[in-house]
Amino acid sequence: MSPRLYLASQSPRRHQLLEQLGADFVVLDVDVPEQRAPGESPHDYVSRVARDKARAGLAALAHAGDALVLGADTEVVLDDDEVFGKPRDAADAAAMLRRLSGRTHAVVSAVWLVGSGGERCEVCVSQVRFATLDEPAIAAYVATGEPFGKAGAYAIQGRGAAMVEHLDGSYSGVMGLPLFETARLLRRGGISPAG
Ligand SMILES: Cc1cn([C@H]2C[C@H](O)[C@@H](COP(=O)(O)OP(=O)(O)OP(=O)(O)O)O2)c(=O)[nH]c1=O
Repeated sequence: MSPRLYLASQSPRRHQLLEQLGADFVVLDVDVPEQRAPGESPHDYVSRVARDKARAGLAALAHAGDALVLGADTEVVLDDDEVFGKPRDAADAAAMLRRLSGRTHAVVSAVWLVGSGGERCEVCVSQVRFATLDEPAIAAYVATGEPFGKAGAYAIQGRGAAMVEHLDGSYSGVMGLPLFETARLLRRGGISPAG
């Protein structure tokens, strides 16, 4: 029998993406601070936060047994070092979109699978080229409300798709849960999501 699978995430996108793999899972509510430490690389930061979400989920289980917990984190990275998380407000969202306009940025998504028997991780990096956006376009997009709760203030799966000129990498990774890498993690953890 497969181990029980939990997803430590409140992101509706992550729930939907994990369902797409055909996995049976239970959602756990965790609250992990997302703050980059001084000198921490974007890659290490994203990976650490994803790991802490998964570990917090495992710690929240009364009887972990052979349970496995998935945790994920996604951030937008510009010029290798500037990290854009979820915007604080409309002005912050507009400022992020202005910076992304006409340029290529990276979207880094990390996934951890943790259990009492061990921990595994995958990190997926995608390159996204944005169209040039003028102020009315930025204001109109922010007014849709879509940027809120999304790293980098856009959603590739929503109206934000109109701003994405080119994607080199993983569509599901940009959306928050890289499915190829997640499926590989689950298989290695003894879970066959596709049945
Ligand atoms: C770039 C991009 C991000 N996102 C989302 C995915 C993530 O939900 C969010 C990044 O924030 P995260 O901190 O990775 O995740 P979260 O706070 O939404 O959920 P949880 O910590 O409970 O798992 O941005 C999109 O939905 N579409 C996109 O195109």
